[in-house]
Amino acid sequence: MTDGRVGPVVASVVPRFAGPATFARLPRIDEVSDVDVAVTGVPFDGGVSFRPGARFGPAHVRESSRLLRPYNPALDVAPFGRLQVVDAGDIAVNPFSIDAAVAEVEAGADALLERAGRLLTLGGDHTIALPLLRSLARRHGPVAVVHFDAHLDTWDTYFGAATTHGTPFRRASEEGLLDRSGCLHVGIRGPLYDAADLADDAELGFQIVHAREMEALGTPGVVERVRARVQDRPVYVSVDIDVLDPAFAPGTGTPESGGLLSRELLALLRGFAGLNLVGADVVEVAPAYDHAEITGIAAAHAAYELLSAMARTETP
Ligand SMILES: N=C(N)NCCCC(=O)O
Ligand SMILES: [Zn+2]
Ligand SMILES: [Zn+2]
Repeated sequence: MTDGRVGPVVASVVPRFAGPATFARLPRIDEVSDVDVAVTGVPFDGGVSFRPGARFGPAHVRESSRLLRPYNPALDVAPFGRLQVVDAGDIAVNPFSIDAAVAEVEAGADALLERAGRLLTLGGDHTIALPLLRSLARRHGPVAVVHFDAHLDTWDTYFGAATTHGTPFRRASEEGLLDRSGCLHVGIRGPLYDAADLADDAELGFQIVHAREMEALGTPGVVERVRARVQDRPVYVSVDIDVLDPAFAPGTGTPESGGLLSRELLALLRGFAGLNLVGADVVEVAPAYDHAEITGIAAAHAAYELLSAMARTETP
């Protein structure tokens, strides 16, 4: 307990490897009355274009989060002491219908936002960002999206399907869910279908920090680019774990060589403290391709830094 908040199970009393794996061993939503941030899972991978398996992502990230500790020295913040963070379990969605699943995610997010100020969602494939943005935009109006990914995810259709993990941000932009003057991608790399992909993407409201720019800009330079772009807009941060190099995140469905180090991703997320963070996700963890929880641990730490940035409201 810190200021009446219920924190994680104390690791010196109950060993980390014992008991159920809620995210960071936090309490379940039904165990507390006031909730600041709900961590929820969406075990859905019906929108993938290549390797399946992200439906098992939420359970894997929770299992990989057992070793997280309550104090974050890099931001000088104890996120679970400043905010009541809970594990809200999974939003159960239809595995046979993308449209039904997307509607269920939106309704599930709406229901959780009745109780929690903010959601941090564990995916699931990237399709789920669309219904999450629908739910958020209803509350906040169009949001600035900071999108970490190897991929643009602003493509139009796959096999005639408009709602897939390669298309959520095109749909969101078309629907007016995004503030087109405040969005950007970080970590983009790899071959595209056509040069026009980039022109379309810019038209939809995105600037790009390419993976190949990381070294020259450095993490402080990228944080500066992001902060200058989003300013004081409501910000949604979407982390596709394939933004990391496959060396740091092998367990994902569409891996691309030449990605970010986990150290870079965590530093960037920390740099968002003080922004108006209204929600976030960590998606595309596919445990069947993971080894030794490498990807799960990276995703758990990304989620922890996002929660820390939400908790530390002052600019670092
Ligand atoms: N959102 C992720 N992870 N991948 C999108 C890849 C789309 C494609 O197959 O071209
Ligand atoms: Zn993606
Ligand atoms: Zn991706």
